[in-house]
Amino acid sequence: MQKLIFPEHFQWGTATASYQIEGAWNADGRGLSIWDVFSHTPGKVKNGDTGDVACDSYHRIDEDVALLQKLGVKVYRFSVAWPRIYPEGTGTLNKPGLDYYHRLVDALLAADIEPFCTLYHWDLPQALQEKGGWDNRETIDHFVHYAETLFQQFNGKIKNWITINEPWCVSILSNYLGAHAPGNQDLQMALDIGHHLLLAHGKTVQRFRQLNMEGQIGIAPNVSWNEPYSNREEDVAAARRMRGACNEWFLDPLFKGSYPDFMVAWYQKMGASVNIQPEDMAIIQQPIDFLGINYYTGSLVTYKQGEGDYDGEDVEEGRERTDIGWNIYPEGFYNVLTWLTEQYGDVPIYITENGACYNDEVQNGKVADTRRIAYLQKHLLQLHRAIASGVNMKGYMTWSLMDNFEWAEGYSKRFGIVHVNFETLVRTPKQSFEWYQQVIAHNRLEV
Ligand SMILES: N#[N+]C[C@@H]1[C@@H](O)[C@H](O)[C@@H](O)[C@@H]2O[C@H]12
Repeated sequence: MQKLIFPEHFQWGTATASYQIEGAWNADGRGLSIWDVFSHTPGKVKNGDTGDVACDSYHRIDEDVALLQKLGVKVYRFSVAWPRIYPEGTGTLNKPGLDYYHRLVDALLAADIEPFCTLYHWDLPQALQEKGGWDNRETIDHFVHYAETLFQQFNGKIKNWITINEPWCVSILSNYLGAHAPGNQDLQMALDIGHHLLLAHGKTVQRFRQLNMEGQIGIAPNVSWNEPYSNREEDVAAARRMRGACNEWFLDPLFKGSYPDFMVAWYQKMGASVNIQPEDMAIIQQPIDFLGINYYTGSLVTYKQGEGDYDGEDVEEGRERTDIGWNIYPEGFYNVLTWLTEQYGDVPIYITENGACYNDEVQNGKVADTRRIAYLQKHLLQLHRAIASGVNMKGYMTWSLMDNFEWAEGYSKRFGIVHVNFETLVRTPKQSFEWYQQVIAHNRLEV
């Protein structure tokens, strides 16, 4: 048995998001979000599930923080629901909503757990959506105003801020593929939304600096690792497009101040281009303190004309898949992290999400989710490899603390290391919780 030791002060954590766990969808002045509207629309979410109750974490701060304390995490990533703070997106501040987050943050700090706060994890106020949402550039300034409110309210208490979670999901998945709220299917709109998200990020970082805030700020894109099935030029190009749509499309503007030419050309072939105003790219390229990375899966890609949006097809290699159907591709974790460092330099990185969907149920009071342990072990091994090869890795937050509302999949897909019975809301730590507890306690991985 080999013991792989992680760096001293490596920050172990776990992550959730407001709409996925809080419930209390219409409590204490909370306004409607686009996910309330989307999940209440028949046919949009599996089994007609909604986030109306979710894990009821809004009413269970002490119970959930006790779980985090038992787990022994150093950091806990959560998100703030914008419609709890500004029910209309702007205008009147909703104090009860703000008070909820003060209670949560105070409980975390009392438990010696660092809050890691995501400002936007997809629950846009519906009132803003009705004015165009992220497709309307005015939403950028409403976002900065919302962020500034939280900066002023929590300065010194929250010292780790993430502006936007997964801009690819908010733009392409939600406004071109239409699978997530608000469900548009318009590529030009999706590219403009992606650009506005990056602008909102950049302007928020500028405000954070102007307010001389304590702490650090970053962004959390999802990344994918897609390699060519062969060294045929068309396979190499197809894999590059599949990676580029997720990775370079957002990372190049953030770190290089421009969109990747090969993807700009590809989208132009698809009839779309980004509407950039003169100052935009300089705003987007604001220096950040860290990069959050969400990694789940990867694939080998072969060229197939007309397949998907990038003339690329995932090759079936017979790899094991999780219960949401994703390839288990741990070496992609190492590859994407070393690629990031080669491409964008020595930026401090937190893994803000990594985990697996397995739908194991409670049997005799236990959940033997050994496949999740195997997934986490394989990925932490690759993470350790990346650290050993010089990647500036600061911490790791597994997705997720508990089973929760998995967007369009509703409650049918479980990512938690704590099982949630969605009838009774009883939380049951899984075998993976106990395994991760030992990794954290000893700051090491046994392989
Ligand atoms: N699907 N899936 C799991 C997980 C989702 O639950 C998170 O909210 C997203 O940030 C990201 O997509 C990853």
